[in-house]
Amino acid sequence: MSNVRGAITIAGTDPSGGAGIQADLKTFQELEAFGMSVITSVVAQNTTGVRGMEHMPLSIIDHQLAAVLEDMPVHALKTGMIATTDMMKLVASRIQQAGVPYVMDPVMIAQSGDALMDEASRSALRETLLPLATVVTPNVPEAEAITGELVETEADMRKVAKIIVHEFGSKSVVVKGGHMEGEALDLFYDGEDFHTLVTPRFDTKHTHGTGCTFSAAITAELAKGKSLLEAVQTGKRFIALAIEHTLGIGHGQGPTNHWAYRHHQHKLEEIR
Ligand SMILES: Nc1ncnc2c1ncn2[C@@H]1O[C@H](COP(=O)(O)OP(=O)(O)OP(=O)(O)O)[C@@H](O)[C@H]1O
Ligand SMILES: Cc1ncc(COP(=O)(O)O)c(N)n1
Repeated sequence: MSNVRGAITIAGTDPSGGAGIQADLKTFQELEAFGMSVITSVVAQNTTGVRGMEHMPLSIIDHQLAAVLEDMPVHALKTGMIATTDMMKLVASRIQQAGVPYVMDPVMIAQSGDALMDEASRSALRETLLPLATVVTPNVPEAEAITGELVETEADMRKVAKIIVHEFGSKSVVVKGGHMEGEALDLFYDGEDFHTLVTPRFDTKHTHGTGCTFSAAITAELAKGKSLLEAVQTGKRFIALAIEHTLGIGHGQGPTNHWAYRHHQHKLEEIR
């Protein structure tokens, strides 16, 4: 029996390599989970914004999912950009079939401001995929869109975390504070206890794909059998180092450095 641990990302693409499927596969590889992918939408984008997109037909999304699930060892999966309600329903039924830990990154809008999900599908996301999630990783605007609550303080983060778990049925949640002021503070809530994940805020505009990379790192760790808390802590370390050791490429908001964790793990004291 092989002891290879496999992870699937179900998401849209980023040909410039910083976000979406490409960021997820790089992250899986760095953390030594065997990476597999199901493409939901092809997005023509780079560090300056989105130029166009094509959603894949439902039939080919389903064929991709069936092909990997029937053949390959899958120990965890994640979703990123799932643009329409019909896609969400299809993906939800396959996730139920897979029966492995599921990390949901509720991607709605790219950092460039371009919409990656049609507006009508926001409530569908809450009803179809959210209740299946082992952990969901909203940023502040996404947490606001999911709950209808304003999020301005750490107390607000705690409030929406409780709503997301107890009212909408995700097993746990990380409310990401990347869009807030001060230290980069994320709040993990497992349905009973809160844990803060804190690093310094690095002064950089190169944060394209931070959410994708963070959730992919959590997925890889869950695929390897780590506990939820260990997985989110490693995810936070992975993304913090990837932001700190920026590559400085692209003409807009550049990608993070997916190999920084491999090179700089010894410098983790500042992460608590
Ligand atoms: N400047 C920064 N310095 C340190 N950590 C950061 C910074 N910006 C974001 N982070 C961290 O990166 C992770 C992703 O957070 P963020 O809130 O940016 O997600 P997101 O908005 O979904 O990402 P994306 O940019 O992909 O949309 C979180 O752990 C957050 O705290
Ligand atoms: C296919 C895809 N999925 C997710 C994001 C979000 O990443 P960001 O908000 O950093 O642009 C993206 N830009 N593209």
